[in-house]
Amino acid sequence: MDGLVSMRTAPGISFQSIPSPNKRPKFFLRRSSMDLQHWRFHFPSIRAQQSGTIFPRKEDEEDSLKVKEWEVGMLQNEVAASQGIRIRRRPPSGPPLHYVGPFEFRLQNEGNTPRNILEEIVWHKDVEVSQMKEKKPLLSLKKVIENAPPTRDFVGALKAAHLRTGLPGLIAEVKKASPSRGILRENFDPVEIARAYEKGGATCLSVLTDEKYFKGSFENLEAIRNAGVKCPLLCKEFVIDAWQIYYARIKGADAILLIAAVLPDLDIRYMIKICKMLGLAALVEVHDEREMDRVLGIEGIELIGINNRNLETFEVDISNTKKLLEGERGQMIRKKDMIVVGESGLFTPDDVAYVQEAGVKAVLVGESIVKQSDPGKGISGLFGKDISL
Ligand SMILES: O=P(O)(O)OC[C@@H](O)[C@@H](O)c1c[nH]c2ccccc12
Repeated sequence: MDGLVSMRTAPGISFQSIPSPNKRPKFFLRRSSMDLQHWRFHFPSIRAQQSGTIFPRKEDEEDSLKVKEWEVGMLQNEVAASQGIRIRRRPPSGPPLHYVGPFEFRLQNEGNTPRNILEEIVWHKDVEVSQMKEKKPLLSLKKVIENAPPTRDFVGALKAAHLRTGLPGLIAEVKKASPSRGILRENFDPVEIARAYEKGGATCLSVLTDEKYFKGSFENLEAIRNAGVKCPLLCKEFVIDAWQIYYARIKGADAILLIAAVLPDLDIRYMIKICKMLGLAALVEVHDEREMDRVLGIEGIELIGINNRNLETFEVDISNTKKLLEGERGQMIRKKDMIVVGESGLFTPDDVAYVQEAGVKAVLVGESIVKQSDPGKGISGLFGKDISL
């Protein structure tokens, strides 16, 4: 029980030994708020290593890396909170159970319950991305990108469509399901839907790649790209790590989504630079005034999405687009010549006219068109006329 010795020295933590059938005690960690240092207690081998009792083994090094990752995550949470971001990057009181490994520890994980769906998605994404990164390290992605075909001009296409038609350019979303609406389309063939959208007059397409919550995939994105669809493609993902941007580029994306409710300013700045380097456009999504003001303070953003759906509560209100474009914010956006995309909850020609009146030059639409038996005809329904001409 090498753990016991160190445990006694643990500040602020008490352990309860509970007899288990196999006579080995199980330890329950009792502490409501953890600080960074306490993570070391999940990795007994590190403690031994730090106290010089054993030589490092491979597992010790892996443990050490995991502890570091958690430390970074905790700091990220603090920085994010100072910018009004409520979404925590990682569970505050411990890593997901699979990180605890073979040790005889179990956390009392009350603090590990996500506060809302967006937070749940982000926590899940964090684990998913770290697993994907292990399989495909950044270096290998960079090599593939060197030989990748060039990207298409996502922002340029939206500007041109708006100029040509006088209507908002349409980003049509290939979306099978969502946590708020469930399955939107049973008979879901992503390439067929993408082709129908293109034929129906969509300027760009948005392809959901999140599997667990939206039933999307990177295979869908890749298949649409390889099927000869010409519209520029937005990879609709919950980006929390720059690695995902490289991956999206490889899978055929021309643009990616950055969600201000999830990402602190520094991450947005850094990721925008990476996008520029890779030839990708970044659609930076905001939902309230505070996020809009943060984003307006960041240089180099060309495309702002105003989501009418609150990703924490699922509430949809298209007047959100209008509210965020009023007054000085709208003036600044016009001065900087940014394109604003009205996102979510758009069903009728009146809805489209309303957000256009508010100042958007593009709209992002999923549900109302993907649900139609012919999604291309869904587009004419949405605009009140055929926009494919
Ligand atoms: O299906 P709708 O209500 O037309 O919405 C499309 C799009 O705006 C929505 O899917 C969306 C906007 N931002 C997001 C961020 C993550 C996941 C999904 C989204």
